Amino acid sequence: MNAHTALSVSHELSTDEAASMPLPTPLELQREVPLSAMLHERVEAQRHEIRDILEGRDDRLLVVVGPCSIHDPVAAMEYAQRLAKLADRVRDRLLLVMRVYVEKPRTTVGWKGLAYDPGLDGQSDMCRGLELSRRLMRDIVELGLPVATELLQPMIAPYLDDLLAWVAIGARTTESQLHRELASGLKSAVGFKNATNGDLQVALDAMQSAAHPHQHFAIGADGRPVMKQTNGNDMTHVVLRGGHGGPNYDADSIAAARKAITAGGLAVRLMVDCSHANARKDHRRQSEVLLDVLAQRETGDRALIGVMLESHIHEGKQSLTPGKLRYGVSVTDACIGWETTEHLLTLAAERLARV
Ligand SMILES: O=C[C@H](O)[C@H](O)COP(=O)(O)O
Ligand SMILES: C=C(OP(=O)(O)O)C(=O)O
Repeated sequence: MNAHTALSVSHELSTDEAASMPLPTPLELQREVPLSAMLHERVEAQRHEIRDILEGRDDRLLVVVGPCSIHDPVAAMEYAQRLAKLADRVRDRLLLVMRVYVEKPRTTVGWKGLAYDPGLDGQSDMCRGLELSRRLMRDIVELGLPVATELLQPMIAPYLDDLLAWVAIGARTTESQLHRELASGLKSAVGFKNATNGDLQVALDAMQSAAHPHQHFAIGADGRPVMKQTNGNDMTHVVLRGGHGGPNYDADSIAAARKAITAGGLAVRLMVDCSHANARKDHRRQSEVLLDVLAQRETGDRALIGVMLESHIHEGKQSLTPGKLRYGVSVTDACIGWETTEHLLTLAAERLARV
């Protein structure tokens, strides 16, 4: 891409500079991987659909589903093609949004995602990582699927945010002021996860903070640092992902969450992450969690606006051994496979059709 060319323009790195590499600006990347006016409108329409669910005008279940992380854009596109077909079949009862997670927060250290290290080899070709990430998201929007991602490094947001219909702020960053500022300037809905220790209050505080206008330090489209003025984002909600103390998707936990959210004067809208601590880190338990949430929805609980599933073409996970990677298998958290995903979402649509 141009930025690669720009990078390769002879640039005598001094010893001090040797540890850094210039990257394209957001505008340069957008020019390289443009979003047509038609696709821009499509993203707007996808955001509207999600808003309608959050605000109760649409009673479909929002389903954020897809791989834990993207490491192979080819497999991700195959997954997206399957998901797009399924989305059409279940569209009366479910709105499917694909997880296209190109950044991964790590408990300690580990591979940080496609945007950081697309070669999976520690070379950290971020220039290529950004391009692949944007291209993949654009291609998925072109297929007709809404795109969801976790925004982790605030600097990455302006490279991708025009493509996003839904954004997660993860369990490790919900308490961060930087991420709350970022969320307050996004046009997409934002789900704040409860903390890894299970604390829900940080997510409620995050919703309150993100609803406010902020002025914050940011990178402008042309790459210059800017003071960014945000409008505040009222399209936020909690994502219950369980914590160190155990799951938080059961009816008692949902009732406790509802009480806390109401006490905070916030709109009660809850998404349950069927994976992570809710599945006690066993991907096979995601079905159990989903079935429990469906049963709660069947009692008429409309505050449960959505679910999240970690799913890939093939079940499980694999270690990152270069040259030995199995196609369509997660390299981060274990995922359910495609057959299970299709079965669960078809079942969910059938059950919700009867509510
Ligand atoms: O969703 C993925 C992981 O749970 C999260 O990124 C932490 O991963 P780690 O504990 O393997 O570092
Ligand atoms: C990292 C993730 O989740 P959490 O922030 O809940 O750990 C994720 O959904 O990929």
